[in-house]
Amino acid sequence: MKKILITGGAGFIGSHVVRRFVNNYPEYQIYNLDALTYAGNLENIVDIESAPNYTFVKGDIVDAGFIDALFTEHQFDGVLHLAAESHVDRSITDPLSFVKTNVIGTVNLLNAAKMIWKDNMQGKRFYHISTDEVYGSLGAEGLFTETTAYDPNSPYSASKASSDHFVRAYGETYDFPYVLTNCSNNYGPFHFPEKLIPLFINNIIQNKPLPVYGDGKYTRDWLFVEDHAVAIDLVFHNGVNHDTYNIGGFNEWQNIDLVKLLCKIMDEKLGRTTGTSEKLIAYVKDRPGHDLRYAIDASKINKELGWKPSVTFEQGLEKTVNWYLANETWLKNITSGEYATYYEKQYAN
Ligand SMILES: Cc1cn([C@H]2C[C@H](O)[C@@H](COP(=O)(O)OP(=O)(O)O[C@H]3O[C@H](CO)[C@@H](O)[C@H](O)[C@H]3O)O2)c(=O)[nH]c1=O
Repeated sequence: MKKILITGGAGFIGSHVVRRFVNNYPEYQIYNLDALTYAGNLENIVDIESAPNYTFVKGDIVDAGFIDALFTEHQFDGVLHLAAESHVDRSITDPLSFVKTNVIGTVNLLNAAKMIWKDNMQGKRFYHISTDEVYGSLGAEGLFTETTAYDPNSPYSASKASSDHFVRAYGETYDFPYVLTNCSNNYGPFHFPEKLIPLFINNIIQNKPLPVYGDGKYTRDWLFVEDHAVAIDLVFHNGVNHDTYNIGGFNEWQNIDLVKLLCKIMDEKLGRTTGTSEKLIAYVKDRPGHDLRYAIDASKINKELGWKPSVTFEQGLEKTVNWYLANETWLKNITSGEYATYYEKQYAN
């Protein structure tokens, strides 16, 4: 039996990956390590919590002693590393926590894996799940490829770029077995309602303003989270050692167009007159250092591993909106306490 550690498995993307691995690979023993910070939520994986091949471990990747002991005890064969501070706006107000979790946390995991694998790296794999934001910002033309130079602009993307560099450096220096992926914007069920799509769904339900940063003409490439989980599964099992793959939806949207589409869908779902939700749009102060456009060339993973998105944006948004409307308790639980305070402060001006 293979022992696999998944970090950040109570978070958004992590929960979809944990579910997929627990359900599809009964022969693996899956350990989900999560610190349960504000964005980690065991409700996200309640459906698999009693599976015989699943164990939850609460702990922080920043604590090197704890991580070393965990690896020594369980002798993991593979690691899928998704634990991260992920919200760009938070990184602007608190960069250090991003350095701690994303950089130091990643190095702690690399060291622990290197320690237990040093005598035999055969069949071992460390998979770092990263972001397209490491490449910086595109103009109106062009796509990020695996050879695009890193040019991060936010404290968040700088921390992810740094962790990517550490993973590659361990590959070069210690012949450490790794794969790496850089993915575009995900959306779908269990997405924490601080990110654009779930925040706006929540605000529309509650008739609250929809804060569009700047002129709303920023562009993102959106991918349904379950398609990302399929890609992660493929790369973990079939990706080439020491290689990088870009993952994206070939699905670019300017924020304002996406927001208007979401408003239309929500009006229909909530039985409101067309145009009701759009009235909630409020143009607000721009995000400092806001990257204009991200767009991914995902042709390498398509050619080499046969992956492409299976869910269209229309289907994915429909599924997402339906999920949030059917899970209002989840939404209420998560939007109380610390989260509410953060947003009151954020939009106070
Ligand atoms: C939260 C929020 C966002 N925005 C804008 C900023 C961006 O142009 C776009 C999407 O914002 P966010 O949902 O925060 O996502 P973004 O900054 O693109 O980053 C996401 O996508 C990245 C991948 O590209 C991930 O690595 C990040 O972890 C993830 O947070 O919408 C608004 O206009 N208003 C908002 O209230």
